[in-house]
Amino acid sequence: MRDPELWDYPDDFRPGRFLSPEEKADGEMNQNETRGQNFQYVPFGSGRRRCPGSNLATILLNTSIAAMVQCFDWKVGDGNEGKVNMQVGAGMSLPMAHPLILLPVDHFNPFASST
Ligand code: HEM
Repeated sequence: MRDPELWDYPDDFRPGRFLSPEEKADGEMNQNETRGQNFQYVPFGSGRRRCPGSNLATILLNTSIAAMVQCFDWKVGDGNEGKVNMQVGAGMSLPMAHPLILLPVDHFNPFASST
């Protein structure tokens, strides 16, 4: 996943790398291509058994994350000392070595703690 041969700036958090579905000008496949033509990134599989819910999933993910960001502030839970530890654990799916615990704080609750 973080192979510098396959990814530009592999260790940087650059969500913008997934924005454009266009092919790059030099003909290289864009890293956002999810139809299984780009073997460095196949989140929905490929071919006949490819995930039939990929379009729905993409729409739902955007909407869900937008709602979570719009409606809540997020506090990093106890045990993480207020910081997100991005250390990667063992396994193929890049699990977090220290599971992230987030506590939602409702923007609209006048009684919610502001700390
Ligand atoms: C972020 C969300 C999702 C991810 C990452 C994901 C990923 C995958 C992957 C990797 C496969 C296996 C593809 C293969 O074998 O080549 C798969 C299969 C499948 N997915 Fe998804 N999926 C997601 C959401 C959904 C949703 C929302 C639905 C339905 C509403 C769905 C329905 C299915 C079905 C029915 C299969 C089996 C297809 C088959 O075996 O022919 N998935 N998905």
